[in-house]
Order: sequence, then structure tokens, then C-alpha cells
Amino acid sequence: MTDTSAVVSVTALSKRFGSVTAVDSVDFEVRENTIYGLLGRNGAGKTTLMQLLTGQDFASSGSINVFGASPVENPDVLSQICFIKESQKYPDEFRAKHVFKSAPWFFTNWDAAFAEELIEEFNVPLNRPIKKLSRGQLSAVGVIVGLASRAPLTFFDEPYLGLDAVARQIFYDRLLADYSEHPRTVILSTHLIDEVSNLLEHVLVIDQGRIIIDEEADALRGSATTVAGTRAAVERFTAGRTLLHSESIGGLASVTIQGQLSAFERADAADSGLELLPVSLQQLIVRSTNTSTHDFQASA
Ligand SMILES: Nc1ncnc2c1ncn2[C@@H]1O[C@H](COP(=O)(O)OP(=O)(O)OP(=O)(O)O)[C@@H](O)[C@H]1O
Repeated sequence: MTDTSAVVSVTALSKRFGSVTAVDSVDFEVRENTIYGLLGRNGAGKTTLMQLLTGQDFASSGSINVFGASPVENPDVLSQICFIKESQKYPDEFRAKHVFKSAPWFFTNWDAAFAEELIEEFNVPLNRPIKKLSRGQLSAVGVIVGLASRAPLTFFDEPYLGLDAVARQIFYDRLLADYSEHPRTVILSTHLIDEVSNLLEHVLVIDQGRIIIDEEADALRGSATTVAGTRAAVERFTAGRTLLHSESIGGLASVTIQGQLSAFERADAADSGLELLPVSLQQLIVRSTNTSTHDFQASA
């Protein structure tokens, strides 16, 4: 069923490059005014999906609806989108200041005062040619454009990887503060899942071109538990459960299981001397996209 508050709606979408199927028949929706994480391993299809959603590439099959229409060569749709990526090209003669000066031509919601604050915070040398900026400074330019554009639909395809830990934290803090004042839809692609975990409201995990998780972040956070203790007690407690991961040393074992635990099961674990540990979003996604998991499940 199509959600009326969906800003993106994708049906049976595929993208093939010769024999490579980068996006494999995916269906999903993106709600308005929500921060999404688009997560997955290298080569999973994240960038390809973003290129399709922003009209920068053609689908091989399936349909894409963004703000009610196809994004391809559609100025009404594209004027509401900001796509920030590390490989962004700028005209040869551009200095950093030219990027910020030209941004209002593309983004109707551009906030020049906010951009100036960010330029100061990220220490961007405005007069330096873009080609001479360090990797981190170039990332900062992208991040500032992405934040100050206040586009109704903003994609960040890992442009902040060049930033150091302090600058990344500034980005996360500024994004969250500005988002609460000016709600919009943000889709972040990242490998630094633990860092962005608290920002995310909804998580899409793509693995080998397929969406394998499409879930509210809060629901996902409580959806797995690691059980640790003696091997015999762990085996008894986890019997019949979906196992995501298992480790054992000598007589001790640690097993990650999928699904919520009832109060009764928690009490049972405590009585059996078992420790129940929450699983971080990053661990959960690593467990879900790691092929050795399947080997483990098969042999468990
Ligand atoms: N133009 C292309 N020609 C051929 N194969 C391509 C092309 N673009 C992407 N691919 C392939 O499609 C798959 C998905 O690539 P994509 O860049 O979307 O992955 P990603 O999830 O963004 O990866 P990463 O996290 O490493 O950036 C990969 O196997 C990649 O090699």
C-alpha cells in the first residue's frame, strides 16, 4: 500500500551493469521528515540506488516516484533534492567561496547565514581553489552545502568520511539540531554505523542489491540480544531460536539471537546465570550481512 506521506516510492527497481545486478528488484518507501540510514557493505548497491533516486542514472526496470513523479530530467522534482557525494565535480576555476555563492541558484531554501556559521566551524578556506583543498576540507564543503541547502530530500553519500572525528561530530550535531528546527527527509549512507546510530530513525540495509532490512531504528535496536554464559546454559536457552552469531571458548559461549525476549525469558536467563547484552545497530547489521552467518546457521 502506498503511504501518502511517502516522498520516495520504489517498485521492482533494478539496475544492471552488464552482468552485474547492482540493484535487484527492490521495493520500498521513504517517509517525509525522517532521517534514514542506507547501510550495506562495499559494493552492496548504495551509490547506485542514490544515483537512481536522484535521476542521475536510468533504471534497467521498475519504477521510481519522488515527490509524485519520476526524477529523471524533471526540474520540479530535482529542485527539491540535494545529493552530496565525495566524488562531486566542480568547475576547474572554482574556489570554495564560489560553491557557496552559487548554491542559492540551485537550492531555494538556502540559508546563507547558516552556511557562514558552518564555514567558520569547519574552518573552510574560502579563497583557496577547490582543487587545492585537503580531503577533509573538500568533505566539509559538501557537508555545508547539504546542511545549508535545507532541501526537502537530502542525500549524503558518505561525503563526511574525509572529516576527522571532531568535524564528523560537528556534522552530526548540526544535522540533528537543524533537522529538529527544519524537518526534512535525509538519507545518509555510511559505514560508520555506530557513530550515526542515534541519528537514524529508519534503517534500510542493502545487501547484494536487495533490501534485506527496512525497519524503524528503535525496533531494530531491540531486535537482537547476545546471550553469554556457560556453553550448556547458552545452548539450552537459545535452542530453537534464530541465531545470528556464535562464539565459544572452552566451556563458555556467546550467542546472538534474533527476536525480542519476554520478561519470563529474561528471568529464566538470570536464573541460569546467563548474561543478556544489547546488540548495537552496527553489530546487528554486520551479523545480518556477513555471509559466514549463513554458514553458522546451517551448521548450528
Ligand atoms: N558503472 C558501472 N559499471 C559496472 N559496474 C558497476 C557500475 N557502477 C557500479 N557497479 C557495480 O555495482 C555494484 C554496486 O556498486 P555501488 O557503487 O552502488 O555500491 P556501494 O554500496 O555504494 O559500495 P561502497 O560502499 O563500496 O561505496 C558493485 O558491484 C559495483 O562494482
